[in-house]
Amino acid sequence: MQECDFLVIGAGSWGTALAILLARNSHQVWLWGHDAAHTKELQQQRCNQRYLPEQSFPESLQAIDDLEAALKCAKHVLIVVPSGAFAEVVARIAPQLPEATGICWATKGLEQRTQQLLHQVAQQHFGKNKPMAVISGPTFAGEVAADLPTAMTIAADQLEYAESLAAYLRNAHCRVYTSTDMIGVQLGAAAKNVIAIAAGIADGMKLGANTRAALITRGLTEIMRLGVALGGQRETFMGLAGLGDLVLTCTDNQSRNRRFGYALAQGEGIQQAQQDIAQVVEGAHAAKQIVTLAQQHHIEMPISEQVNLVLQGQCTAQQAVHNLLSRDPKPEIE
Ligand SMILES: NC(=O)C1=CN([C@@H]2O[C@H](COP(=O)(O)OP(=O)(O)OC[C@H]3O[C@@H](n4cnc5c(N)ncnc54)[C@H](OP(=O)(O)O)[C@@H]3O)[C@@H](O)[C@H]2O)C=CC1
Ligand SMILES: O=C(CO)COP(=O)(O)O
Repeated sequence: MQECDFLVIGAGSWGTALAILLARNSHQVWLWGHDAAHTKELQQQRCNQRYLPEQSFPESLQAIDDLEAALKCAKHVLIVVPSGAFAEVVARIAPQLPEATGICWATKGLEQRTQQLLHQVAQQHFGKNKPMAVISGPTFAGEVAADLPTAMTIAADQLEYAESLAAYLRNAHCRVYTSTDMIGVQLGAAAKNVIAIAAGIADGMKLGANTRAALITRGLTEIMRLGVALGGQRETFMGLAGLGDLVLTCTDNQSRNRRFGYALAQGEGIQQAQQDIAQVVEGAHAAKQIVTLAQQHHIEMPISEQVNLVLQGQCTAQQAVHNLLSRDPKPEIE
């Protein structure tokens, strides 16, 4: 196998879009998916019919099925699987990953059993000295793959590593910022999915534009409260990986989380709504984890708490709205 710049693990919509972006930037890219039959199809059709049917693969993008061989010759590994599969993927690749290979991910979520941020999961396997980074921001896969103007953030403990990855992704359509706030960037990404479900529910109930704006603004406040308590920087939550992604997913129906909330408000059951969307809905898992984290840190997150109660079947959407509106009055800024 020849050396390649990136091995992308996860052949869903976002993994495929990032692989296409990197390959269009003339980098050598391998895309691996866990379903061997699907991977074969990708290579034969030179397109991901299941998740991103409109974009064909550039020549320098190859779908491959031999993960172990690919790990030995990739400069960077980019993980883009749902958060529920992240720990399993990291555990699988860690023993085989050469010392010099960098690792990054674009997964948005928390480790499902422990509520850890994903860099904590990665550090358990790779130690603290390995270069690691996370890609986030307001980035619908379809728009990135269509070369529509997009801005994103790459965060790494070592700014030089974030910079080196940003240079691979940047092009005339894609502006990439860097950050050293891995905690803030990851927490913002996981928590905004829960607020997007709330916005979807509110819009499904036809509660109006004022409600949506209130949910976004107060949602940001509670995300910030938890994020700062965990060690994130306040400014990060006002940036692309915070407010940017929150606004995107709360206001546009490309968001699976928003559509999921909308479907619940229309009376669909949780399982049916997930089945209809047929892609990962990260907020459906993150709600419980975020609320658990908030409780551990004694942080109030009223919107996320109500979303979690609705998802646990412990209250209806109507009761959740009532619960939020009947909270004790308080100053806006504490
Ligand atoms: N789509 C987007 O616009 C964006 C998504 N993200 C984030 O990226 C992550 C991936 O999302 P996305 O690509 O959209 O999801 P999709 O639902 O489009 O695809 C998920 C992919 O992951 C695969 N998968 C599931 N389990 C495993 C596993 N154990 N090992 C390897 N692959 C697995 C699925 O395979 P199969 O088809 O066989 O089930 C599928 O190919 C999520 O955390 C999401 O929040 C971030 C920014 C933008
Ligand atoms: O994170 C995303 C865009 O930045 C995608 O959001 P959804 O998972 O809600 O579709």
